[in-house]
Amino acid sequence: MQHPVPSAEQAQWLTASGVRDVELAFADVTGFARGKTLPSGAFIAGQQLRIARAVAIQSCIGEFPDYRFYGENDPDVLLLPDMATLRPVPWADTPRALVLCDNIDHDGSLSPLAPRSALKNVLARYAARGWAPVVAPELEFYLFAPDADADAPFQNPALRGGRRERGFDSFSFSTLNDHEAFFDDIYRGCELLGIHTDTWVHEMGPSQFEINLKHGDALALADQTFLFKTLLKETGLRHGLRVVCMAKPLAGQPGSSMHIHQSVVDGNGRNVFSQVNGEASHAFQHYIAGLQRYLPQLMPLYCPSPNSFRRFVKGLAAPVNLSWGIDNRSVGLRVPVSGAEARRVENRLPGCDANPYLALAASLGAGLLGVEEELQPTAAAEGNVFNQQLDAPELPATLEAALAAMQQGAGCRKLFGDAFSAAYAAVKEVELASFQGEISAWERRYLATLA
Ligand SMILES: NC(=O)CC[C@H](N)C(=O)O
Repeated sequence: MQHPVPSAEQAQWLTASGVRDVELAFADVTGFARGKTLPSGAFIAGQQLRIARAVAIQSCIGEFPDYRFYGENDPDVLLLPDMATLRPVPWADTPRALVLCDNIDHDGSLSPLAPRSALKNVLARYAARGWAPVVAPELEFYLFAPDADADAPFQNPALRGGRRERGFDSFSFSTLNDHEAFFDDIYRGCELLGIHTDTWVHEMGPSQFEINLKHGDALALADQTFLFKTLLKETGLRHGLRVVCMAKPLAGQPGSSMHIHQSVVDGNGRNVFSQVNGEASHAFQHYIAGLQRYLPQLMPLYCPSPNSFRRFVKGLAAPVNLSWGIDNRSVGLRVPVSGAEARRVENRLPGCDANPYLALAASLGAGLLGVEEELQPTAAAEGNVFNQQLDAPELPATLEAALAAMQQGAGCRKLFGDAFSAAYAAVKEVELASFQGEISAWERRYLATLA
């Protein structure tokens, strides 16, 4: 395989803007940016860079699962730059660039352990049918005051005039103004990184915001979402703010989602979810059925931690079922009102804590399996179904239950293969063991005096 080099125009830009280093970056399974930097000159000359294969499956506590999940001899992968993603690093003081990379195994194939590979493999399955998904992720996140004490609840940042938000201030502009300098930097960063944002709003929780990305190609949107979350955190640190993308950072307050709007176009750019007469197609029905059948088995991919499951409570606009319905926020799979060309389904289950590559891969993969297997969905839900007994499949209520469903079901292996499925489950087991080994503030508060 020919190792890619930057175009003449890119090389000239790197030199002229005094870029010293280029970060060769990729998302690990948690969604953290990892990689190595290369001096700009070496990058322009096409120098190859390798990194341990295991880095893609580093757990969120920094530990790795057993060698057998990534190779007994602890092998390397090649970091293969995707030159279309070469960008300046907005948060760097010294000019620096980044480029997103694929992890390539020694046989020249995409390493199955890397999240970008998982998404690319699902997209190849679409491409084999002459189809391509169109997606639009929406991200909610909280701004908190910087606080190093992990045992204390998060505090909202101070606002103009020494105020602090009490919450439930949704859709107001005042707090957007309070954080104007931060949001201006985010805007600038998005421009530099090629992230196309659409609407920005204040969400329901105190200092909770939502930013929607413009719809487009799934790999491009996964890259943008990954970079956007990194940009949020880095920019927050520069403004004395802590940006938190956990699914449920505050008890009693709304959680943070990563809703994913999705449709599919054919080779002529026609939405396959609609017939020529404007009615919903069979493919649309099968796609929704695929989400209903397979999302419960794929849940650890888009609800990756014990905290993810705390978000699913009634009354805070979070999904608690796998029903589908038109313009209905009491279901997990919402079909927004639209013209036939924009017919789409919004998967409301993923949390903002999800790795965007894996959340997109799982969601698009589940829908595609529904099409391939010609599954039939349940009847559309009508009205508020939060408290109704539904015929849609149940969602696992904890990470343990979701992992069991993933391991018992065939969905993850069908889509991502045995190596990824086993390695991902092993990563989650490392994290769960660490979680269960910790004594919580609740235990100290309520149990300490009883014994
Ligand atoms: N924007 C909304 O619909 C709110 C979503 C809600 N915060 C959730 O956790 O899913």
